[in-house]
Amino acid sequence: TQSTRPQRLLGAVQKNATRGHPRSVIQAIDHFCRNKEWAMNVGDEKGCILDSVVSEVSPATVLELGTYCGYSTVRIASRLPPHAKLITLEFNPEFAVIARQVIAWAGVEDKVQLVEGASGDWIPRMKEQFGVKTFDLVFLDHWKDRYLPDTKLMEECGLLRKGSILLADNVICPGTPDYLEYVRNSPRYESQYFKSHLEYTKVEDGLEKSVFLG
Ligand SMILES: O=C(NCCO)c1cc(-c2ccc(F)cc2)cc(O)c1O
Ligand SMILES: [Mg+2]
Repeated sequence: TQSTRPQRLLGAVQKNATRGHPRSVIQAIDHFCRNKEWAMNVGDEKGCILDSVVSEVSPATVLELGTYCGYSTVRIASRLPPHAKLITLEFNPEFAVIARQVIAWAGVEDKVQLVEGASGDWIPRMKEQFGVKTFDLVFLDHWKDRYLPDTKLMEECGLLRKGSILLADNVICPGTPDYLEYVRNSPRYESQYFKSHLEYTKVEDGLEKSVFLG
């Protein structure tokens, strides 16, 4: 039976990365995606921007929307301060199965809670289900047409506080025009665009960093 791309990506991690060494897991995935098969991880170029935002914010609570194979989950978790927690939501159960194994191989499972299901269903339940008050950092990397409705939902559910940071992947490619228009024109956000490229390509893409002003 045919393997899937996420399964082959996991195989590359298990073959080439050292258990418990997150950086080697990231390197193994980037090598696989550059030399074997493209995959929709945030990648090494945008990943460095993600790293700098995580280090600057030093968040105690992080929400990631869209786990995929766990590449950005590992990047973020490996840079969190002690006792910080990352909740990552993944709709696709096949991606979730792979991500759990990548997260475990990197040895960051103690900082990560992977939740399977739809963001629209889980966001309203964050407080009661996971004892979350607000998120210091949200990384949006899931279905591009969900960025805006989920952002509005997080506002309505009181999951954002003055100073919460939203960092959104793919705002150019595939693109999230309604989300961009909202965070760039709403008086409740201060937004900044970090120009980069679509993972492992020369195509333009970028991250949008938006501070919630309360
Ligand atoms: O759909 C995406 N993520 C949510 C599903 O898990 C996604 C897609 C692409 C992409 C795909 C196909 C193409 F031609 C160009 C870009 C890139 C990404 O970084 C992404 O996050
Ligand atoms: Mg992405």
